[in-house]
Amino acid sequence: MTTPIHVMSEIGKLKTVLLKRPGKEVENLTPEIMERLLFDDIPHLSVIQKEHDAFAQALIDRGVEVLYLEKLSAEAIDAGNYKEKFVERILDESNLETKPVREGLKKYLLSFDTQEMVDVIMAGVRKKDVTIESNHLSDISEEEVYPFFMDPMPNLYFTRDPAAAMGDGLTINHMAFEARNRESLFMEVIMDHHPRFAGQDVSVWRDRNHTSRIEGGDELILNDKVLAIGISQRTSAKAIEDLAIELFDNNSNFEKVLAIKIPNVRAMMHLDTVFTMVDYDKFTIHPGIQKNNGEVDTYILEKGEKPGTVKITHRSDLQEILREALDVPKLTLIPCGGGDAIIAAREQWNDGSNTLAIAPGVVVTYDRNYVSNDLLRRHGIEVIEVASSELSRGRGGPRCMSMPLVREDLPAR
Ligand SMILES: NC(=O)NCCC[C@H](N)C(=O)O
Repeated sequence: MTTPIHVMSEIGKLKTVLLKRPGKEVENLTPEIMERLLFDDIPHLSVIQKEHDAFAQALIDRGVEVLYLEKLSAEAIDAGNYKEKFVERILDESNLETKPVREGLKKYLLSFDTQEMVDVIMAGVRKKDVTIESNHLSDISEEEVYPFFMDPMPNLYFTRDPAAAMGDGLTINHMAFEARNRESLFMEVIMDHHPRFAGQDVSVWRDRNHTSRIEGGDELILNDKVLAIGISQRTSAKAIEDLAIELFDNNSNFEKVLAIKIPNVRAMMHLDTVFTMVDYDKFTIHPGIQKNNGEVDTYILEKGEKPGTVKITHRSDLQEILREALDVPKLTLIPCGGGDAIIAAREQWNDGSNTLAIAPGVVVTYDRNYVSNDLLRRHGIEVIEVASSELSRGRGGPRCMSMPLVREDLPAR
């Protein structure tokens, strides 16, 4: 039996992946809260579910085992007899103002069976649904001001970000924005209590109990020795250095971290929104991260002389850095939208650079990015397109919507 988590590359044949089917949480968005909850529009629920089911089916058709976050969470909570404790923990992180509200919510959540409870927590809890036993005006009068006691978590279908598989372990992430921070609690409970993972020697390289931020969209496994991690709106330089030290000092297989600096803007929130690996020697790239001569600031982190330290080298010739790291004769960067200023900006906004490799040279992409998709094909890549009218409204693509748990190792070349 292979280990429950095993990811030594971005492109090895995908065996098992974790998804989250969009649920009621995306319908609990309103114009007032959507920006804070990191959405630009309100998806049409039945259509986004249909598109997501087709995405899952495309993976299943290629022999991938698809697991669902919501189902594993409920199974883990039951297996660990952790229901009440889980409720306590999620309430601790939900900014509740008073004890009566907390007590009312606890009673409400525990009245559901475990799967329903998980779905309700993910969808968000409306004030009108909970009975609060209190005589304080502030507890019972807020309905008009703000409708939720617990915010919806519409970004959960981007399973890539709250945790990231890395070798035979993972990082469980402290997220950049409060809107997403509770998401990684589900991964923690799965790792601690789900029989598929608990007690199976899964290394948690970095847990969520940190103040510095890191998100899986920035964490790329180039091969079994080298990681690329974005210094971005979502991932701080400090978190990358701390993680590198954990990996180097704890006998992981990784020897080098390329910290790649990308602009701190929403359109390019994670490294994988501008850069993904599609084959042994090919990447997509959004030209917006390159300086005029194609340069990108990159810091190479390696084990330092003393434990707890790293050696850092600064370079900016990204193409050559990658070629050397992957030990290939030639490395190709395929520009999103063919590099045309308008097409690149439009297709990158709709995640044209965000491909999910399911084998070397085989990727899943959004159908709407037809210019980038054609270009990938012209570079010999097999492109499996999925419908994306509603999925793309959350500003994430196929890589963002999937957390690989097991990939086959690449054959020695
Ligand atoms: N890896 C990714 O780029 N994930 C997409 C996350 C989109 C989500 N609306 C967010 O802003 O966090």
